[in-house]
Amino acid sequence: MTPLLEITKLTVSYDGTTPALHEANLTVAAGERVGLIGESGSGKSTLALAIAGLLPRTARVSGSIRWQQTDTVPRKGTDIGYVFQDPAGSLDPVMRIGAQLAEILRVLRGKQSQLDVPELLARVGFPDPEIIAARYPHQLSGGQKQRVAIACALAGQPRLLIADEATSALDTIVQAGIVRLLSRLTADTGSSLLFITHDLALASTLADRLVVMRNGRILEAGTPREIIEHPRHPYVASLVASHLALEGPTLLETQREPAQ
Ligand SMILES: Nc1ncnc2c1ncn2[C@@H]1O[C@H](COP(=O)(O)OP(=O)(O)OP(=O)(O)O)[C@@H](O)[C@H]1O
Repeated sequence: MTPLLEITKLTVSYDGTTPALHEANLTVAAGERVGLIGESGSGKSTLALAIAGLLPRTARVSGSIRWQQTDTVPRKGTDIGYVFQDPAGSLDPVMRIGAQLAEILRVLRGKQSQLDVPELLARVGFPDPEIIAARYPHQLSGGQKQRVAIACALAGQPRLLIADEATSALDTIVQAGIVRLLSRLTADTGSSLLFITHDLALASTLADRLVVMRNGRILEAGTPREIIEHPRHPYVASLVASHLALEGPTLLETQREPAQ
């Protein structure tokens, strides 16, 4: 498989001393869906922000990030689309949805986007794009806002979509709908997905490969089946055991189904 993103010994420190990310190695293949899991503070967002070039300027970074087998830095928008946990934070409260998307497309147009606003909204599952385009963010539900945030991230037709706890604030049914959407979109466009969550069961439903982090380090990586059935690291084994206790057969079922 062709590597899209190759991260080698990536270390990030916010305060110049303690690393929030310690010598992380990770490769994401073209079209691959990677689930990045770990407890709060384990360094998941730090890794994702480093990939997207969104770390604060004061952060100290060492190691390398290769994009499409070159030393070029991936560009946010056209190479990488980023969906945050709180969609309201990425939407302008006083601008209609259609106008916001049109503005993003206008900025990106010089750089290849062939999509238009209704098409983008239809792509993220809105049957009546014109109605949604005319609304303000506060007139949408949490799940609808997150779909719009995904549409914003897709506007530049990125090769990698990063969803950082993008479903954590949503209820289970809406969450499942967003996961199905991300799964379908990445399959349709052939783009890769980095899906960040602390929910092992959720990540197992859509990822080709799971990467488990703790205390700023990548502990283990493997297919959902490998991680769930044969965890090597004791922490990963305890994570699986606690999810199995909660989820029972669901977790075992989810990793038997190929990602839709
Ligand atoms: N801007 C920042 N300045 C200083 N420290 C930070 C900053 N962002 C994160 N950290 C610290 O870096 C460590 C890793 O945080 P990070 O947000 O990457 O974890 P996470 O796994 O994404 O957690 P969560 O699931 O809660 O979002 C934590 O100790 C956190 O306090």
